[in-house]
Amino acid sequence: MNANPSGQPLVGVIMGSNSDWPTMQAAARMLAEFGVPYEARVVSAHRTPDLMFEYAEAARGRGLKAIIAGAGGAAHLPGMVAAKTTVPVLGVPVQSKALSGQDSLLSIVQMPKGIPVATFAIGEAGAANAGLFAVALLAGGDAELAARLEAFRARQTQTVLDMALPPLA
Ligand SMILES: Nc1c(C(=O)O)ncn1[C@@H]1O[C@H](COP(=O)(O)O)[C@@H](O)[C@H]1O
Repeated sequence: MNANPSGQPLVGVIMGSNSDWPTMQAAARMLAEFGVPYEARVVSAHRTPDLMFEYAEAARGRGLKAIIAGAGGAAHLPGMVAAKTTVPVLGVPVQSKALSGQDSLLSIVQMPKGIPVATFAIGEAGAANAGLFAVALLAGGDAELAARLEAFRARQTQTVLDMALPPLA
C-alpha cells in the first residue's frame, strides 16, 4: 500500500544553514532512493526563530511523519523543533570546525526528559542513518516500503559477504 499517493512530503529535512547541506544531502539521498517524498530547507532556531516555530507547529497538520534536523556547533535546532511538535525529530550533529562536531552532538543528545530527539552519529553517516531510520518508521505502515528496506539490507549483507581482502603487502 502506498501511504502517500499524493506525493506530499512525508519527511522534512531541515538544517541550520546551507553549509550543512553537503552533510544533510546523505539523508535526502536515502529518502530519494526509497521513493519517500521529502522536502529539504534551511530553518534555524537561532537565525530564523519565527520560521522555526511556524515550521514545527505546522508539521503534523502538513502530514509530516518525521523531521530530520541537522545543525552544527550550538545545535539547538533539533531540540527546539521537538519542543514545538510531537512529530518525531531525528537529530543529526553536523561536524563543526572548532570542535569536530562534539559540540553539535552534545547539544542535540542531552535533551531533558519529556522532549525526545533521536540523535544520530556526527556527520554524513549519521545523516544517512537518519534517512534510513525515517524509512523504517514509515515502513511500519507501508508493506511496500518495508519490502524495499528488507531488500536494501539483503544487498548490503551480500556486499559485505563478497568482500575479499588483498594479499599480504
Ligand atoms: N546550530 C545552528 C542553528 C540552530 O541550531 O538553530 N542555526 C545555524 N546553526 C549552525 O551554524 C553553523 C554555521 O553556519 P554558517 O555556515 O551559516 O555560518 C551550521 O552548522 C549551522 O547548522
